Amino acid sequence: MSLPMPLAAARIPPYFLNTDHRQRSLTQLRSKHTGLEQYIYLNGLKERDPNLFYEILLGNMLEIIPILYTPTVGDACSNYSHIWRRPEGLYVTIENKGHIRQVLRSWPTGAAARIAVVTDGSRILGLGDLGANGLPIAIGKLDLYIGGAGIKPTTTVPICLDLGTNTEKFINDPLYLGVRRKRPDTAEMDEFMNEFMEGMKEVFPQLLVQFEDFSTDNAFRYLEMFRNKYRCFNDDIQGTGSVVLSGFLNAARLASSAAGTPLHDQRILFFGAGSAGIGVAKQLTSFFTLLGMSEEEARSRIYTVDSKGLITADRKGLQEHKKYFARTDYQGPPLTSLIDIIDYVKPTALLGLSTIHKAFTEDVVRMMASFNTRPIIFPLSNPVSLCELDYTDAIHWTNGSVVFASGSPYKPHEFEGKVYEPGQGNNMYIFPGIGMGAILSKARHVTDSMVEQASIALAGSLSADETSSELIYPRLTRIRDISAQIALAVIRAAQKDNVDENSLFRNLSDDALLEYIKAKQWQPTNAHSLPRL
Ligand SMILES: NC(=O)C1=CN([C@@H]2O[C@H](COP(=O)(O)OP(=O)(O)OC[C@H]3O[C@@H](n4cnc5c(N)ncnc54)[C@H](OP(=O)(O)O)[C@@H]3O)[C@@H](O)[C@H]2O)C=CC1
Ligand SMILES: CC(=O)C(=O)O
Ligand SMILES: [Mg+2]
Repeated sequence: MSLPMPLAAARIPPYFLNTDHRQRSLTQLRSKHTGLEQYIYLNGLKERDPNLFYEILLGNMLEIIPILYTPTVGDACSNYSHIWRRPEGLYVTIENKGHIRQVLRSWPTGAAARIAVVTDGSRILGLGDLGANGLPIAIGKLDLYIGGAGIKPTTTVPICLDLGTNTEKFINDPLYLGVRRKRPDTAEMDEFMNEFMEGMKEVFPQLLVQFEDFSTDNAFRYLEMFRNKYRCFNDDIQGTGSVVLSGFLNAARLASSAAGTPLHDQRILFFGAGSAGIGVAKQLTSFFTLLGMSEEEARSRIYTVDSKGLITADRKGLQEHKKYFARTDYQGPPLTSLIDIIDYVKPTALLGLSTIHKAFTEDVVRMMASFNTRPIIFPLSNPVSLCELDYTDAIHWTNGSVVFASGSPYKPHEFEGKVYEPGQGNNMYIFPGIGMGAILSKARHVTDSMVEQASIALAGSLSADETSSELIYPRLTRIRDISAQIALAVIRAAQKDNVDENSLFRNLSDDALLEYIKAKQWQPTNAHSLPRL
């Protein structure tokens, strides 16, 4: 019921418009006792007053991003069927097969859409198969596109593909919001995915698709099936590869200035050889070949470990994605303990993408520090509850010599009178800029060099202050500027690869193009919505 204006106005408190809405909302947010309550509050605020929500996000990145994104988004996903309030994304279910286009056409902003984050909920962060509860990860990533790169909110589409779940407890939960069935076999899923991607291209012709948190085999398979056919990329393979390469380059610079180990002498041990671990390993080796190493030399720098130990080529039944980095030079009984593997490899860098909480024990960390002046240790699994190593332990066990980046945020830590700042090696630094660059250049595909150039731009974006503070990633508060620089590098790479369809940019200087990108970044207005009457 809508009231005549004077009566309606009488229901708004008289001084409402003269008060500080940001301060009120932040006070309300901070009064919540758990991260999940804060998540629910912020999503309610986004519904009531999107401008205010994004103003608060932009003004308080360090406080808000860990709520909308990792680690708290992990709780939101795990509990989504229980905390659900209102529709906030698009569900395409296995039962829609045969008429997926009609479902896609129901999205309110239609052809205006520019970026979709699509998950099938089968591997949400390190939390496993959450089925239809996976939607908040797509929403959180899109909030980072909006906050981090300035993508217009109305052009974003969060999508959860509900193909069922193999997690019994959800199927038995009366509140579970998804289809109650087991996941389909490969043939049925491929049919579904082919119809879905064709439908997306038809209904949203200008859309970029970001695949997110698909289980490993499907993540690799759909990337290969679709990358040359549609405008798409896989965040866990390519975004993570790109962001970790950046951090690694800056970390290796710090470590080599202390110990003199040149880049081509690095030995990198991956603990975890799934979509993220192998994605990062491929990005590193591809970069090494740019430096002039042969493919064989580059590959020889990498060691991978899975749940069975060091991956060697003689192991029976090795999954396809593990074969490329399987070692052919190790002779001996299988190496299964991380300590034994480190003792054998003597890595300069240890990267965790395993989902195993605290896998980097005191012995492991001390051993890394025993033969590296500055050991590079990146425990990258998300959320924090699955991270391989806490920051405080890393500092104490290495007497502060560690070069550290984790997937989820840690606070700075004071040790023996010095304040140490951790890095956050998370693809959130990369995908907003890749998305902005791909959208603005109207790239037909996301090429390897677009991803690689994004990484190099991020690595080179440290300010003088960040460099002198020995950071390996820029401070999150600068993410809009950083995303614009990444977008510029992505557009130039798209031009070199001839996949850009917006030829206007070819005549612009880098400075002019950077200005153009910044001018395109959406800003919240301060015209706040009146309370709904
Ligand atoms: N920081 C960031 O930006 C990102 C972080 N991630 C995080 O990385 C983690 C892994 O993701 P993803 O690669 O997609 O997941 P996968 O499930 O594909 O891979 C996990 C890998 O860890 C291995 N593993 C499991 N248990 C052990 C163990 N006990 N010892 C050694 N290895 C083990 C698995 O071995 P096996 O193959 O034998 O099962 C597998 O190779 C997640 O927590 C995710 O949140 C992901 C993307 C980006
Ligand atoms: C960060 C991310 O994409 C993941 O943990 O899956
Ligand atoms: Mg992910």
